Amino acid sequence: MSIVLGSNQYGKSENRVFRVYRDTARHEIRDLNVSSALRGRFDDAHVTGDQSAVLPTDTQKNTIFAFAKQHGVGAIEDFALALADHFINQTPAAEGARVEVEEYHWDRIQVDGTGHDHSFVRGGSGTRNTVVNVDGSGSDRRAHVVSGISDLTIAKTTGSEFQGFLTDEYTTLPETDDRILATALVARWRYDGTDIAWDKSFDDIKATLLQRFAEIHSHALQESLYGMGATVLEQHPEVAEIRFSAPNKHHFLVDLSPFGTENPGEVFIAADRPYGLIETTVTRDDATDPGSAWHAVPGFC
Ligand SMILES: O=c1[nH]c(=O)c2[nH]c(=O)[nH]c2[nH]1
Repeated sequence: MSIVLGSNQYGKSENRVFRVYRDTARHEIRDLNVSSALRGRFDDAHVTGDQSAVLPTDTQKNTIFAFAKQHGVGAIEDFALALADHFINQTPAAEGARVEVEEYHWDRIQVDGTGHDHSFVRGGSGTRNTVVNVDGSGSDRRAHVVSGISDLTIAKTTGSEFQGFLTDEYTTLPETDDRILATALVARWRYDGTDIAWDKSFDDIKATLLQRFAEIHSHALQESLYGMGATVLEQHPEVAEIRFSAPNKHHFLVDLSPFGTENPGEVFIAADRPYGLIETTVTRDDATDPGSAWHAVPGFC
């Protein structure tokens, strides 16, 4: 028997970068959570203890904060790609780099109907994110971008049914032609290429997901997700595939009959667990090879 080192990567996780643009009295802010990881020929760091090939995670952290000033923070995808390329170029042993960015959304505080110059309230629905994987450099460079949104909490109060399902001796669930459908959606989509108007693409895809969730008369969360994903792929040639992870946030009708009160679909108990977890991929039949695109993407390994 011999013991060998398996796959490994290392980096600095969850660097909380708060970038203020204060060129005028009307400040702008960007609030990010950035994680880096390098992979490659780092065997000695583990096996012999020789750290000469290792760019310390502390340096990775410093670089992330320095880039926020020196390069600025545009679309999170561009920020992540710049960091990944830098780490690979800086570290001869690195064969690949992964940079994940989450962006927290802030709105201006409204004062007398006007957005304040330098006061903000955390808001927005869902957290935008990206996971960039770059392999190699120069003419061998291959970059993969998976972007998405998490915690997009959505509900519809009708237009959802669940019936005709398989039954056995353990089945108790009644069939229903009218129920609440709710989820905290995680959607991640893989881009074909990197020459993309990231912000516009994100805004349009998010709008499409919400619109289709509302419009689709759902026979199951599975059908809603497939329909939402199919529309994204139809409308966005820059997207090769989209993956969903959707907890079915069950809302159970409360029995008010002991109190002599009818409850025709008006009062529900919003259960937090257990929950059905529906995970779905929608892809093109001619989609490009994903390469390392899904490497260490949370929830989608
Ligand atoms: O949309 C649903 N999909 C299921 O697979 C399922 N299973 C279940 O009990 N309720 C639901 N709802």
